[in-house]
Amino acid sequence: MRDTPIIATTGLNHWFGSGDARKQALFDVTLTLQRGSFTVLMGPSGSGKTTVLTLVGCLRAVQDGSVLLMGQELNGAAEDRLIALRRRLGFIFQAHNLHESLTAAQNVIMGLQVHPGVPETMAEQAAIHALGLVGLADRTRYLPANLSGGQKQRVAVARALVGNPALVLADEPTAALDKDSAADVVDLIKRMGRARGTTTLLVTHDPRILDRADRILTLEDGRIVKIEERG
Ligand SMILES: Nc1ncnc2c1ncn2[C@@H]1O[C@H](COP(=O)(O)OP(=O)(O)OP(=O)(O)O)[C@@H](O)[C@H]1O
Repeated sequence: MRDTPIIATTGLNHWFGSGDARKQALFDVTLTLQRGSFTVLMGPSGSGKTTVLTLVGCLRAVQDGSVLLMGQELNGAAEDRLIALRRRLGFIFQAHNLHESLTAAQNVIMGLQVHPGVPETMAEQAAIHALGLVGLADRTRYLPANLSGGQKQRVAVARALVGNPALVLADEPTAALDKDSAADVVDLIKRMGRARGTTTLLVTHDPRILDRADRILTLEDGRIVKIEERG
């Protein structure tokens, strides 16, 4: 079980639309992600990156082919199984999606809401701890409006990691950041992944991130055209 890949897709195809507008977005995507790895998924706009991420993240139903997430088949899986699996994932999106009326700590606590029954004081302690790990120990009571773009994205990283996910799925997490903040956020995701044994799959156009990847997968027109191993 230990060596079971976190993700293994085989012959994954996906279509959007219906009738004349039906269009194939993914063609025979086969990929494997080992535990603890940091993989970057790149490719031109419209090549299918977000579609792959949402399929393996149980955010979209698998239509054709196989997706094994932590050894469990997503194709045809019942909604309750998908919900249980989604609880073991952490998501980081381009727009940080923080609640503007909640403090940094309260936003991070939202990341624990998928784990019902965590006592309030424990949730608060976990959130403060996670904010400390992302270098925001002194900002726990700040509202997002009073944080910089990089700090907000760090809060989003803390929120994604607070529940100790097995897999972090990140979609363009640095798109809105300047060069230094982007490098900080990626190093942070990578470092925290290493410390916790988390697997990361990160979608990006950002060439600055590539030298930090263990592996780079390139998608073009819905097909994987290149797999580069690094390090
Ligand atoms: N909800 C949808 N309805 C119809 N077509 C869609 C939908 N989502 C994506 N597509 C199409 O599927 C293809 C892949 O889109 P996807 O968003 O996965 O690409 P991407 O590589 O993530 O692009 P970007 O880098 O611009 O975010 C594109 O042709 C897109 O137009």
